[in-house]
Amino acid sequence: MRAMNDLDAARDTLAALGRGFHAHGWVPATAGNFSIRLDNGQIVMTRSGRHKGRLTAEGFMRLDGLGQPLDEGTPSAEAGLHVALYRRWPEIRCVLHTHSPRATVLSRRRGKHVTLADYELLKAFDGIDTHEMEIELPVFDNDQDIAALGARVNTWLDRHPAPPGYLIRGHGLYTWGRNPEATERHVEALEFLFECELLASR
Ligand SMILES: CSCCC(=O)C(=O)COP(=O)(O)O
Ligand SMILES: [Zn+2]
Repeated sequence: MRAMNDLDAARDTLAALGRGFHAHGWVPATAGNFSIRLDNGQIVMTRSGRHKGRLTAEGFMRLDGLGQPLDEGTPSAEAGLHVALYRRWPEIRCVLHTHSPRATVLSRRRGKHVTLADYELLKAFDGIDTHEMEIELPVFDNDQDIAALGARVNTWLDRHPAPPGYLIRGHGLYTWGRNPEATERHVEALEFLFECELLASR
C-alpha cells in the first residue's frame, strides 16, 4: 500500500481485504468491520451495515483518535472496540474483525480462552520465532452493549500479556497489527489454527 497518511490507499486496502475475506466466507452478509489508523492519527473505519465484500470509498468514514466522527454518517456499531485497541497500543495501525464459521464455532465450544500451543504457524505472529510456546486467546461472552463488552476486554488486556487477537463467543474474531499486511496475516494464521483446533477436538 502507499503512504499510511493516504486516505484513498487505506480505503483501497480495506476494500481489497473485504473482497478476499468475503470469498473465504469470513465476513458473510454485512458482518465484520475494518479500520486503519493513518499517520495523522485519524481512523478510517467501515460504516455500519455495509457488505464487506463490496466496499467502495463511500463505505468508509473517518474518526478521530477518540472515536469521534469526522465525517457524516454512522460508523461501525463496533467502532469502540477498534478505538480501544488503538488507544492501548500506539504501534498498531490496523484492526480487522471477522465472523468466520470456525471462529464462531470454536468460541462456542471453549470456556474463557483458547490455548494455541506447539504450532509452527505461531511464527506468523509478530514477535514469535519458535513453535515451542503457547498463546492464550481470550473468549469474551457476546454483548449487544459494546461499551460494556469493551470494558471487559480492556480489563482482561490490562492483566495479561498481549494476545494476537480475541474471540467473542458466537460472534467472531478481533485481531490487529502494525500494518494491514501483518493484520491480514494474523487473520489467516488464526483461521488455520482454529481449523486445527476444531479438527483435533472432533
Ligand atoms: C450482520 S452482523 C451483526 C453486526 C456485527 O457483528 C458486525 O460485525 C457488523 O457490524 P457493523 O455495524 O460494523 O456493520
Ligand atoms: Zn461483529
